[in-house]
Amino acid sequence: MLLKQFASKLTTARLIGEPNTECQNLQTDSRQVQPGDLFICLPGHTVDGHDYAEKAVNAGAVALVVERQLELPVPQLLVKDSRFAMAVLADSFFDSPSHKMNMIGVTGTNGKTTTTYLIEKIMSDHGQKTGLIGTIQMRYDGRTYPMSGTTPEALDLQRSLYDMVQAGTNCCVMEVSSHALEQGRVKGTDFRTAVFTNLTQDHLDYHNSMEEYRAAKGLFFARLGNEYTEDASRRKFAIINADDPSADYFKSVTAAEVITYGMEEGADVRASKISITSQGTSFHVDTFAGSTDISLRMVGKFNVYNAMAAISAALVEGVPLEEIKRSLETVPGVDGRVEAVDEGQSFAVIVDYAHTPDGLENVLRTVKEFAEGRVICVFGCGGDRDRTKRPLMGKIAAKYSDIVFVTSDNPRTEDPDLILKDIEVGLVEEGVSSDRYLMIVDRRQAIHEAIEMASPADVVLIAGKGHETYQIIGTTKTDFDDRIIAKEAIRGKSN
Ligand SMILES: CC(=O)N[C@H]1[C@@H](OP(=O)(O)OP(=O)(O)OC[C@H]2O[C@@H](n3ccc(=O)[nH]c3=O)[C@H](O)[C@@H]2O)O[C@H](CO)[C@@H](O)[C@@H]1O[C@H](C)C(=O)N[C@@H](C)C(=O)N[C@H](CCC(=O)O)C(=O)O
Ligand SMILES: Nc1ncnc2c1ncn2[C@@H]1O[C@H](COP(=O)(O)OP(=O)(O)OP(=O)(O)O)[C@@H](O)[C@H]1O
Ligand SMILES: N[C@H](CCC[C@H](N)C(=O)O)C(=O)O
Ligand SMILES: [Mg+2]
Repeated sequence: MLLKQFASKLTTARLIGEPNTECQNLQTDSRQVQPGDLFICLPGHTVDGHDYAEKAVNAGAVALVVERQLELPVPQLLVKDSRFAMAVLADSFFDSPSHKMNMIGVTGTNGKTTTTYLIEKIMSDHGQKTGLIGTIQMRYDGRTYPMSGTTPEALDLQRSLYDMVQAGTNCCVMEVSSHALEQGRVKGTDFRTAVFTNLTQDHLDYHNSMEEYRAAKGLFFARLGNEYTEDASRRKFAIINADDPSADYFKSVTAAEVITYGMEEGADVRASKISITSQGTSFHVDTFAGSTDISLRMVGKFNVYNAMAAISAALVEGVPLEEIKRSLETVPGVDGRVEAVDEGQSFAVIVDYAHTPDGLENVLRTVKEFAEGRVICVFGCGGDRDRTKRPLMGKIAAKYSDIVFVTSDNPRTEDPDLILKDIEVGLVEEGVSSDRYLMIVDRRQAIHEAIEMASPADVVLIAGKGHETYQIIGTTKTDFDDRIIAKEAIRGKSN
């Protein structure tokens, strides 16, 4: 595409230099530049892409998108907001791929990954060619790709959506994080359905307050459905958890048709008669398209919410309720979410991704419901993330567990000992005696000691890292998988 064609997409952009410069591709990272690329300079939170423009030019970039003119010998497109420009240019360059698929996005503090997996399963069983983007992986057309975060930057996202379209994908289900919404990573993506799971505390390091955090998530719904059409295939839906205190806020900001789900009276999709065992969860569901009983192989009341979100999203796609039931009933679970580690031992070991106060409370309550012996909880909190959630998680662990092992999660660049101390404040506030908790910085050692301590019928819950196969200490990422370490510990257990 020619630089002037890119310029024509941005009304106020100023083109400096040769308008007929041919740009082969778009790039935002100087380390990835190929000859012929248009390099977009993004001002980041830690570093500024403008500082890497020279490197990009040296690597072969033929033109730049900049927020301030740079003294470099290549044509430049001067814009007011290069993140916005990136979203517009990426959408255009990749030929608006989101318009060619049915896009279903899921936002919320907890349950996004689980809900996207459930929707993907239902839609693919229904005969759609599906794509999935989220925390664990991206996958489509029988291939999987690793992810470095939950929601890709606009450029990577549009490129992936384009590839999905090329592969014949017609339904894409993706997680949309609050960071992504705040940074405009999904700008230009035409969602048909936006799903809200719940809003509880997390990421206050980034969003400053719960109001800001809620407003970031609200952007997803506020941008949806402002255009009404006779064409039923272009209708927009906001699927909202009616039992969440923020439900009214999200309803109020969207122009899309609202579908509610929940356990309280009045929801469009409503679950009742919930029964939870260590093997699964069953419930009755009444919907605007019929009623049925569903038995999930996944445990926890929170998974009834995830299932209802998925049911709602599938019903608006016209999938019959009985088909939805059949799909949901075959889902064995999601990688690293309440995943049992079974080496034939006499006690249970569960690995889970709970890394927020609400997530931890939910999973611990669930575990407590079916634990016949003690609950032994091993957990930590990530470094360079919301510090205020640490004592809250300490309190929750103390409240619902018999023994707590406070350990490292991904300490990143923080001092691991200090993270543990932040958590300990909550344990002490909860009045837990010092013989009921241990502080062990080394996560491997903590897992080993917890399993060594377990007696028949106890449950060892290892929370926070779920599917992760690494640990980040400082800036070094090393192999680390709670499930593998738990297996090692079970096999090496002395009693
Ligand atoms: C706070 C935050 O969201 N930061 C994101 C942001 O970083 P940043 O703005 O500081 O960008 P940067 O990496 O410093 O660089 C700025 C620009 O310079 C460029 N650069 C940089 C270095 C270089 O040598 N050459 C170069 O060209 C970069 O490519 C980029 O274009 O933009 C980067 C590029 O997209 C992201 O990788 C980075 O995510 C960081 C790693 C991160 O940890 N993000 C987390 C908090 C996050 O977004 N999490 C959510 C999930 C949350 C949830 O599940 O609820 C997610 O969606 O993943
Ligand atoms: N609906 C829910 N409500 C509360 N907690 C939940 C819910 N669903 C899952 N959880 C808990 O939160 C953990 C993370 O679930 P999941 O990965 O589905 O959420 P997520 O929103 O994708 O998280 P992330 O923000 O890291 O991408 C689970 O391991 C479980 O403990
Ligand atoms: N999406 C979350 C994941 C947290 C997972 C936990 N293991 C950690 O590293 O803090 C985040 O980036 O805050
Ligand atoms: Mg996720």
